Amino acid sequence: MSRLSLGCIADDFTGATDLANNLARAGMRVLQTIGVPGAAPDTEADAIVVALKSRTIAASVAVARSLAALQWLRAQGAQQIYFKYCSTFDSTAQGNIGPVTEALMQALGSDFCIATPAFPDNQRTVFNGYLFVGERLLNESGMQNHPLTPMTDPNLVRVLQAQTTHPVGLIDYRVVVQGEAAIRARMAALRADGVRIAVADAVCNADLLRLGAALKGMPLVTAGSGLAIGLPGNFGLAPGNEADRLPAAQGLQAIVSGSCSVATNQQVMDFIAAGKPALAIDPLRIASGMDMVAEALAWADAHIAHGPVLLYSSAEPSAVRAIQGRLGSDQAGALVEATLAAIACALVQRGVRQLIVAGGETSGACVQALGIAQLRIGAQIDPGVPWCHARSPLAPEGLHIALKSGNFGRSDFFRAAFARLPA
Ligand SMILES: Nc1ncnc2c1ncn2[C@@H]1O[C@H](COP(=O)(O)OP(=O)(O)OP(=O)(O)O)[C@@H](O)[C@H]1O
Ligand SMILES: O=C(O)[C@@H](O)C(=O)CO
Repeated sequence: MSRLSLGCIADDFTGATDLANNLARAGMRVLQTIGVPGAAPDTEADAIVVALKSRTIAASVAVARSLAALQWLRAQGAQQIYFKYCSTFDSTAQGNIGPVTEALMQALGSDFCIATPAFPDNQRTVFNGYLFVGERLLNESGMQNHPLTPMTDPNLVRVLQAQTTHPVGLIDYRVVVQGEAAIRARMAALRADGVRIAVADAVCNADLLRLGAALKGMPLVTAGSGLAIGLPGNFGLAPGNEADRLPAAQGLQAIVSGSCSVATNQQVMDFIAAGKPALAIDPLRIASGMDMVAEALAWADAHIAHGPVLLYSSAEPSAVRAIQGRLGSDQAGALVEATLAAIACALVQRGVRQLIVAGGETSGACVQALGIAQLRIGAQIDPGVPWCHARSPLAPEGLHIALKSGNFGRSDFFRAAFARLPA
């Protein structure tokens, strides 16, 4: 087997398919595993993405799981490690990003790495260390209302510095635009000054290509999925589409959405406005002991034969705040995730073979409940979201599944995505 170029550790499941999608589009053969596999993979790959659900858990647990993933990836011969986090830098105050980066650096014997969530294809840009979503600063983008990881500071140097003991610096756009040599010189100067992690500006794909070239040979890179376009060239691989040709779609269609992000809320509204069948799952009714799974399935049984059904807990920020005030944010999140995962499993048992899950934590809960161990990455639906194919004990012949990041996808995503599957 040829040597693995990139070993990737993603801190959530939607983020993992996002990264795998970008690597495949940039010319790498990619394998995505759910958690750390027990054995070596049986297919050749240039990159392996290990998907963890480590974004919102205690930092010490996130570190332990990431180190286990690192150990496995190194055993597969990975030449460079890529720690993938969210393009909106989602993390709790204690972070997983700072502590996991520190731990990976230590384990790899590395004293310097960069950090950039920039993903210009999805309007995430970093300028003078400030993260923009479209034309808005991160803290004005809707991410300030995230149920689990509210992002209230757009300055990434400050956000990261609060999560790590390592000094954090900046490689600004004036350096990045000059290219590889200038970036390398800036990294050397920062390192000499004692900086250990440098936030890197990137406002366009050309910046990410320049950064990628400058990162050749570094043991560790940390980034959103955007940087993926800049790395395959370092391993002699040219852009091309290495996405798998997935089997023809069959079976029933469903969408399960636990994301309360701005884009997902719009996608839910679009689906409802188009007259498609949608059922809201109320966290307070779950908490009161109602059997929401049975209720949801009885509803789904009446509609699912005619086309895709949507089951959603997605809600506007004021409603989410009210629920969290009653239940606590962690408990509300866990209750909703468990319910949506049980619904997803029951839908697959009823014959759903084309499933969209919206939200990273929600996807983690559903994919784990479905017992999926590995995903094949197919064609992109919208930037950052590919169709995938996976086997589950509940669907041994396999099912198509798309894990949609909360803020990704056009507003008609829930209606348009199914038509993108191979017939
Ligand atoms: N109505 C609700 N009230 C409170 N919490 C909710 C509600 N609906 C969903 N949640 C919880 O909010 C969290 C949403 O996080 P999730 O990662 O699934 O979506 P996201 O952050 O938009 O997606 P991504 O991580 O891909 O950007 C989950 O833990 C979910 O259970
Ligand atoms: O980077 C992103 O925005 C996504 O891949 C993600 O991680 C959402 O959870």
